[in-house]
Amino acid sequence: MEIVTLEQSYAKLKMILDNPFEGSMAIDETGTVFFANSFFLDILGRAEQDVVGQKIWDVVPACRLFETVGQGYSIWGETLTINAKEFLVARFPLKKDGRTVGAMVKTLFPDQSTAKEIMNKVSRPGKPENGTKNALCTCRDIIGETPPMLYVKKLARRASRTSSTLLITGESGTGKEIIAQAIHTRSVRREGPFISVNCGAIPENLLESELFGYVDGAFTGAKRGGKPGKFELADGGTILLDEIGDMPLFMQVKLLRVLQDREVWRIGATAPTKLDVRVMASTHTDLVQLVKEKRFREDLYYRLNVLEIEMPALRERIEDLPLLINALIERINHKIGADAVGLSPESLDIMKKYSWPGNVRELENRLEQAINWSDDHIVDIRNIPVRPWEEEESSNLPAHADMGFRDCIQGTERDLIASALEQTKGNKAQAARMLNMQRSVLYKKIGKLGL
Ligand SMILES: Nc1ncnc2c1ncn2[C@@H]1O[C@H](COP(=O)(O)OP(=O)(O)OP(=O)(O)O)[C@@H](O)[C@H]1O
Repeated sequence: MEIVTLEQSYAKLKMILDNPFEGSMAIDETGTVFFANSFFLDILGRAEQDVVGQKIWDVVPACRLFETVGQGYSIWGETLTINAKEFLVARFPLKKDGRTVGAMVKTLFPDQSTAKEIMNKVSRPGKPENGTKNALCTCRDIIGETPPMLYVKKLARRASRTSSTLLITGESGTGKEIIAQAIHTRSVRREGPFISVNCGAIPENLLESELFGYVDGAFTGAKRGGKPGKFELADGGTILLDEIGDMPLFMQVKLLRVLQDREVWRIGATAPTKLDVRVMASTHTDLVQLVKEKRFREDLYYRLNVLEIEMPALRERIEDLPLLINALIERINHKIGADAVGLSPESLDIMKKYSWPGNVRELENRLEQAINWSDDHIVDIRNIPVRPWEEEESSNLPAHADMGFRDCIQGTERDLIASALEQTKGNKAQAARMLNMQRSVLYKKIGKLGL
């Protein structure tokens, strides 16, 4: 075995402490500096013999290191200014046999710009460099073990093996976006970007430039040098066109062309840009109905619907509720710093009977409210101020309790027809189509029910 002398060990230690990337300085219990490395000596512009042996308040008046000797605990992230240079530092006690015998100050970053850069990265965990929003969901984040969800997961695994265009349908809040992310992160495109665009949220006049971008000088107010659209940003990855049913007809034609030719034309461009993008689209509206109403192009519908995944509503997989609740409580605890551990049995009973029109998103919101309103670690959903299940229960009651069979049927008919008329703004032809009923029958029923 090689024998290491005391001098050799000292030389190695000095090499580590004297590195040019971090400053360190130590004092004894009287405040006398007994060590200052070359980083600090350089910043101070003084020689070692002018610093070591001096009192810390004489060497660096701004440094509160002597306080640490008295306090006996560490302070992290304090700013220390030496010769007009700012550093983020930590100061901590040096202990021997449990007694504070000195203190040490260390820089945490070589300079403030490195500090800012690193802190930015830390405060945006998971934000990839390629412009996507957040850490993307994987299949493990999709909670559900009931047959409808197992089927969805099976389809998702299949869809991740190809780059075919995919249409994801389902009510709002059923997880259309997260399934799209999970398919992307499982596919060969996982290293590429995942760009999600809410087609319903972008004003019509901006949609084209948002999706396809523009060239320099394309229109007044255009950014110098032009701007790439979302399709270009998704090159090599996946684009999700959310709320595709809200896309105006003039854009549907342009989108169809992109899907056929696999290239985009920036506004004002004289040549197209070739792209390698997987297109996914999602919608909570019935596209077949929109096609019938000529509000959605049939050819585009078929282009998008190469593969289709239909997300089940929460009420169709209510047995997943306990699993979802546990996972969501954990997620919410993490998000808001709570420590809820479970749900009261009465809450679960109530939640199983409710229809969850807003699906998992609504479940997540109601749970977060309940966690905020509960004094206990066991969450009680009855604590929240607005309880939609109570309204639902009372509106269900008369139909079953007080009415006869015929009245009950008539009541349901009246509700359905009134709702169709409301949705179509009184257009009876459209309402009849929506109800899948002959127009003449609808007219008779409207008269009979006095609507
Ligand atoms: N199966 C699931 N497991 C875990 N979380 C889920 C599941 N489904 C949905 N969520 C959560 O519910 C919320 C809504 O999901 P998402 O945005 O994917 O729904 P969506 O169907 O795209 O809704 P919208 O149509 O309104 O855009 C998200 O916070 C998501 O994480």
